Amino acid sequence: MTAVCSVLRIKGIEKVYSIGNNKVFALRNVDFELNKGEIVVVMGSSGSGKSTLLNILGGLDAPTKGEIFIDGLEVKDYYKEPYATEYRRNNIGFVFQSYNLLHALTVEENVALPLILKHESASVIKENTHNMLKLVGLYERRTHRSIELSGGQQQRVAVARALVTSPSILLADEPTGNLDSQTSIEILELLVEMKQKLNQSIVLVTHDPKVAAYGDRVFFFKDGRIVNEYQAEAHVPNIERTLMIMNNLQGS
Ligand SMILES: Nc1ncnc2c1ncn2[C@@H]1O[C@H](COP(=O)(O)OP(=O)(O)OP(=O)(O)O)[C@@H](O)[C@H]1O
Repeated sequence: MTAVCSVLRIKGIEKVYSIGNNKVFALRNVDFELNKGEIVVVMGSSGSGKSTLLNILGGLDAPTKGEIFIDGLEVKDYYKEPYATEYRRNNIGFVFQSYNLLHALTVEENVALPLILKHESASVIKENTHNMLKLVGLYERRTHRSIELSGGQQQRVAVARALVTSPSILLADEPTGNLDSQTSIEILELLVEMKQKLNQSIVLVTHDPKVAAYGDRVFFFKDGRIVNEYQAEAHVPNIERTLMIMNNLQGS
């Protein structure tokens, strides 16, 4: 049996935005753990706190309260510069709905960028970039400009770029939001392949129950809190389960 190993643990995370005299509680006392080689899906209606959570995990925003542990060690002040850039470079890969590639660059240059920013040697940059491009099936297209690729191929490049530095955590914000259903399945299958081949830990935010079906665990947010969660079981169809919980939450 493989031991369950925690990559990320967050404890009592709170985020309050103050607008004049009003306070918006975007996250309230959120606790969860992400294990090595696990896909955790975060679901919830608009305004429930999903993006706030992802921004805090990614070091793009500061929590008002709470603790974050990466690989068992607390990261304090990780969201403040100069630590934030270091924290992101060493621990986090991002994939967004809109791919966010640099179209002036080739596929290979886009993927190599995080390694260049980490000042890796030319040989490490070339080897890691080529390995990732092979893994996502785009090695043959490496000299093309990213604009010449389809949406699904661009998202593959974005996944390769996010993982080329071997981050502890991949944060994916609606990664299939701009894709048709067949291409969405291909990207979700790619994420599962990265989980299996690289033992990659992934936090995936989505509105879509079909996407949530790819999670090992699914958390449901409402008004900044986790209000429901389940663990995937081979014999229970995730889509039906997710839809049932979503319907119950809408009624509550
Ligand atoms: N910069 C900000 N200033 C003030 N309030 C904010 C800010 N960012 C988010 N909020 C508020 O925090 C709450 C959670 O927002 P968040 O964007 O995390 O929700 P979400 O679940 O990601 O929504 P969506 O699915 O629409 O992206 C909302 O009430 C939102 O209005």
